[in-house]
Amino acid sequence: MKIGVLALQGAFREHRRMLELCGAVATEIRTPQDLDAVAGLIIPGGESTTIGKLMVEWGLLDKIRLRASQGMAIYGTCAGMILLAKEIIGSDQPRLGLMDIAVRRNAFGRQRESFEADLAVPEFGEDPVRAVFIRAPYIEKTGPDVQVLAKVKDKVVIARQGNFLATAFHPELTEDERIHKYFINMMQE
Ligand SMILES: NC(=O)CC[C@H](N)C(=O)O
Repeated sequence: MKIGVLALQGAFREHRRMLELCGAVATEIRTPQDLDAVAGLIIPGGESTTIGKLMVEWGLLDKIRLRASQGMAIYGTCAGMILLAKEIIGSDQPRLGLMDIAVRRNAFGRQRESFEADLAVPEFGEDPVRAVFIRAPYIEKTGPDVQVLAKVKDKVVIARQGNFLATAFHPELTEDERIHKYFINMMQE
């Protein structure tokens, strides 16, 4: 199974490495045609405004929406979570608008407020998930079809809606493969 990593800006190399450690075939996505060969797509962390603008310029926004409507699974981390949201609080920046969530950017603070936390995520097993938050957003509102998988300080930081998965933090910056494996399993469901 081939999984794409959107490679316009941000931490896409780290996601490629994690997918390969999980035994998946990872490929960098830069054009709409690149999307034809993949069963899933990871949208990495970075700057959501930059990634969104490049997605529009490169014709990727509409193609990703089309492939999502055909069943392609998508996982967004941090900026990727922001781009998946229907609502980005206080912003009209470009987005995919595929998940019924309202996201607040930089909600936990700026770079100097970046932090790590051990999350209890029953979906991923007994051991806590070491979550790395960098200028992180959080999910302020979720629609009825959205499953909340974990919270930090009572704010939603992992959510799933059908084929879409979003985390406010960066598992690709740790050695913990569970979330990437969970995403790979989503494609096999
Ligand atoms: N680590 C990240 O992806 C940061 C996201 C960035 N603060 C944004 O709002 O787009």
